[in-house]
Amino acid sequence: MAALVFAGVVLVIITGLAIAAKLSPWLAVISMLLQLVAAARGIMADGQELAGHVQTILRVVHWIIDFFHNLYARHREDVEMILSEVTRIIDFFLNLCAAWYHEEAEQYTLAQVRAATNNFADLIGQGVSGRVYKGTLDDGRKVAVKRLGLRRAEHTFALLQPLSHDHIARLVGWCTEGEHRILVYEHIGNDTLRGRLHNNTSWITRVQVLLGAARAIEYLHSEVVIHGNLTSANILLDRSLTPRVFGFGASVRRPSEAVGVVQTEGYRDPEYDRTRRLKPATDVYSLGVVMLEVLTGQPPVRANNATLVSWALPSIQAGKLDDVLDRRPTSKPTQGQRQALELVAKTAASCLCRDGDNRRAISRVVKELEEALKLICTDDSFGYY
Ligand SMILES: Nc1ncnc2c1ncn2[C@@H]1O[C@H](COP(=O)(O)OP(=O)(O)OP(=O)(O)O)[C@@H](O)[C@H]1O
Repeated sequence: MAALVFAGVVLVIITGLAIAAKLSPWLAVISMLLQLVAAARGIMADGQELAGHVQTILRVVHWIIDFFHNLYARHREDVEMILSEVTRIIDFFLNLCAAWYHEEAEQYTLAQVRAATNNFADLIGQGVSGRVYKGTLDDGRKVAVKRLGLRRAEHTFALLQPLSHDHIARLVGWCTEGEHRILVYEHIGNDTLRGRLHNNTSWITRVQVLLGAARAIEYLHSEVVIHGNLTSANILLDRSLTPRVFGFGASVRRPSEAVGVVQTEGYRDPEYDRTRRLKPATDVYSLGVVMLEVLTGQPPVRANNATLVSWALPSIQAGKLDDVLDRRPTSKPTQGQRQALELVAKTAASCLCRDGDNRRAISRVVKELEEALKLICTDDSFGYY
């Protein structure tokens, strides 16, 4: 009997050990899972705390973004003006530094120009008188390199070399080697006023650009130079939307003999068409057309081949600016904007007289545009849409 009980106990122990041995991996797995669940619960508890912090931070960020978004929406033109003034001041000092170190246009060798343009690899434009390539000089300055025919290069170089103005593309150098005649300009972004008018550029920026272009023309005239072919495509805009007039292929020193300049369609001065003599009033006429483009957002020649002048001027002269005004910048100009735009329209109309002698003097155009800009800037009831 005792032996039977002993055998039974041994059997139970052996079976128990066998079952334990069989179950032990599972027990290990179960215990590991329980540990994981416990750890996950711990992490979740910590996670909840973390999520709470993240939520608070996101709420604050959201509130800050909302605040600035509302501020920007309500004071869009103020903000744009401040940003543009800040970049203008920075650009002024950058230009000052550039002028300090590189006072005069430098002469480059063809090898230097090839190195700067990676052997004329990056074509950025094709003008009437030659191709324009993007490049980088040894000192890191970005440049626009224009290859010209012999006569054209020497004419443009002689004309531009002594000129220096904030609103005129700066000539930084030239290269004359063998048949090669190359002018090197500072590179000024890629946008022109014409390109910019395709979007809803604000009125303040539009008037600022007009004022810059008018000041450039006033400066050219004071240096006895007539641009001869001012268009919205010949006004480049830099990063801060500061305008720089370029495209001097048609320019002359006054008083000019009859010249064979072909003005761009839509900008053609009727008096020049008759006399073939460029005079300061020719640039004033072209500036008048640019003003109409800025006011209406329309190209100088419309789809039906009618010129912008023949389409917009009658409405402006009849006091119906609204009939032709560009609707994109704001759906309804505020009072200050309206006064400013009326003034720009009046100035444009007086630049577009058929008889050159009756056109506004460029100095008066500049004053009126300054007045228009002041009206927009001091308008405290900015309305944005
Ligand atoms: N300084 C510059 N910075 C950036 N891009 C420029 C610059 N100069 C010219 N470009 C680009 O090259 C294109 C052609 O310029 P270009 O000066 O040849 O024009 P254009 O009006 O035909 O001149 P021109 O009447 O002197 O022949 C421009 O539309 C512009 O895209």
